[in-house]
Amino acid sequence: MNILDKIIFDKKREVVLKKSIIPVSQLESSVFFGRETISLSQKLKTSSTGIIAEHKRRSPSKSIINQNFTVEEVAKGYESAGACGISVLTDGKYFGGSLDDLLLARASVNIPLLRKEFIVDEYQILEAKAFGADLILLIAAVLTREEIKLLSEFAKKLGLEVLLEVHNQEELEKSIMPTLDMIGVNNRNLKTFEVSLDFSKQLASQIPDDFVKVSESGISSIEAIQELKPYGYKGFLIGENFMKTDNAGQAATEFIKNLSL
Ligand SMILES: O=P(O)(O)OC[C@@H](O)[C@@H](O)c1c[nH]c2ccccc12
Repeated sequence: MNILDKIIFDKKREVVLKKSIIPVSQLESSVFFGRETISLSQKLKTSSTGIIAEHKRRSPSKSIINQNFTVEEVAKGYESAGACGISVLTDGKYFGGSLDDLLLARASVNIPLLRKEFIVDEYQILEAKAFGADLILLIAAVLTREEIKLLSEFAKKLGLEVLLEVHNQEELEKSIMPTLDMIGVNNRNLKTFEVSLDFSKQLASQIPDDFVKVSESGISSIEAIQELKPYGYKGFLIGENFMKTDNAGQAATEFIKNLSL
């Protein structure tokens, strides 16, 4: 089993367990459930920088990145840096995140929040809404076309936007459908951890113009963004480059300032 298969195996068990402990009715009674969501895709369309900054304590590829921040300080730092949105990892076992991180981020900022999770079940989308997310991620590598259709329709009904993540042409071709808002090309292969911006460059022309294009992972310089922009990318998802510093908000502030020069 590769790492992605392991994560999905564990995730499916986790969801079964959670469903037996917290009923859907409880999620639906969250104060955030009726909240009007904020559109990340609209923000990206009009932004000149397009940064989506990620809260990420650790990862299977890098182990510990940073455990010294509180999610509130990181989220506030990213917001004041001028990020268009924040990605909050909620997977516990592999990324050291939690749904409480999402909740605390929601309580701290007013910009769009992505629940960064391995979504395999509608229940997790209800959780995303209940804990204050504005959009969800769906990963084409672990879902069939039918699953992407059902999950994205379910998210849209709840007012959540959908960022679909692909890594190659086959995943892109099987996934294109009108219920997606943004298509993200992951520069990191989640099975092998190989990282290259070439993945974004190669796939760009095949993403229809109706979707906002996002380039994800392995972005650590202004030059990388300048290289990607001509390919039509409007959003840039950056985690480690900010989180590995001793002040993620400050690192994002400097990055975004240099980008707008
Ligand atoms: O830390 P980086 O290399 O800037 O990457 C951020 C983000 O793209 C990455 O964390 C990510 C992209 N897709 C994912 C799916 C699940 C977990 C994590 C991810």
